Amino acid sequence: MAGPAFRAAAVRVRVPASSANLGPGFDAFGLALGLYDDVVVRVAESGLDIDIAGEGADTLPRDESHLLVRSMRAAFDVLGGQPRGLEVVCANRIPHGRGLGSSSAAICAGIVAARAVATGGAERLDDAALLELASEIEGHPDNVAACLYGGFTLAWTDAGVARAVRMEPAASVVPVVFVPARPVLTETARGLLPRQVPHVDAAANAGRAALLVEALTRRPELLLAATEDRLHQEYRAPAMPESLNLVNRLRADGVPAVISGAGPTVLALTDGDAADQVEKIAHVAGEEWAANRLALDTAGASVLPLSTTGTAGTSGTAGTTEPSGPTGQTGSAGPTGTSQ
Ligand SMILES: Nc1ncnc2c1ncn2[C@@H]1O[C@H](COP(=O)(O)OP(=O)(O)O)[C@@H](O)[C@H]1O
Ligand SMILES: N[C@@H](CCOP(=O)(O)O)C(=O)O
Repeated sequence: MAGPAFRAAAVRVRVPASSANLGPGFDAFGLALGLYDDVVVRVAESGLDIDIAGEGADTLPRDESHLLVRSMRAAFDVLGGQPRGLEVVCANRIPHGRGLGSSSAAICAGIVAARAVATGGAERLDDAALLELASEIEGHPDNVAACLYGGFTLAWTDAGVARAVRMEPAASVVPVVFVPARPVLTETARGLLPRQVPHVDAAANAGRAALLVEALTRRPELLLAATEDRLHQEYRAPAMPESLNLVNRLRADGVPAVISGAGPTVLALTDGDAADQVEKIAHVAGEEWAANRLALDTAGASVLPLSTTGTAGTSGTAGTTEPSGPTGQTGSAGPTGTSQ
């Protein structure tokens, strides 16, 4: 097959933050959150030009080693050819190394943007292939599934190939995040996990993970029981003792709280009257923690009209904007269903 032609027009892609694991669903569950990175990509005559605002503006590389660019390159290889040049403008709001899926967001943004600038991109790189490629680059499928699909996702791998189903989280659930100032890289937090776990712990997690599907989609009153974990959170405590302490204090007070992804952010899932709940949670957390209420994202990665605005913030929730839905120039960019 001949390589793709490329559109001259720029494309804008918006990708949500995500919280993985949700307690018992290690490397499986993901929840898309209403906090977004935006990227505008244009195929150019030559070279690579990267502009970054917000998170990582002072630290991220501006060359081929940039994660989003590497992900675009991988997608272009699958699509059948590389463009001569690229201009990339990033507005980053998802904090890095906090357990809110920033690396997955960068990977998904790159792959979705590459598909959108290539003519016939959706046929050459379908939704299942998109998930597969994103998961391969990230190394685990939970965040990328939530980032691509939005909502509440359950991901798994079949003979090394990532698959996922998307579910609709109950609309009454409101995520509240506590984002520590200092990052813990996912690689570091994964390095703390044991190679083997007691059978009794694995069995306990299996039951709670199954319960979480019912709790998060239909019966949020079960969320406290359904978010109990024995497979990763305590093992990671040495890298994030204050976060574990907050999780334990919130849970002791009846609040379903977990370590978000590989941490150190703490995620609490409230139900019902959100304003009251957030106040209660913030009170239990104490003054040293800032409680940030987020929306649930249901759209997932989207190609948006170029006119979509939103300035990049510099902290966890600054600059948060609601997506206007998958109504971009090439239609919905991200997958909207299941990949099985
Ligand atoms: N928007 C981005 N653009 C480029 N690289 C990014 C971006 N977001 C994250 N990264 C890379 O991913 C790293 C963080 O990934 P990781 O440790 O998995 O934490 P997180 O929980 O935020 O995904 C950053 O240090 C950076 O190297
Ligand atoms: N299942 C992974 C999730 C990592 O999420 P991140 O947002 O911290 O990158 C893990 O627990 O390692």
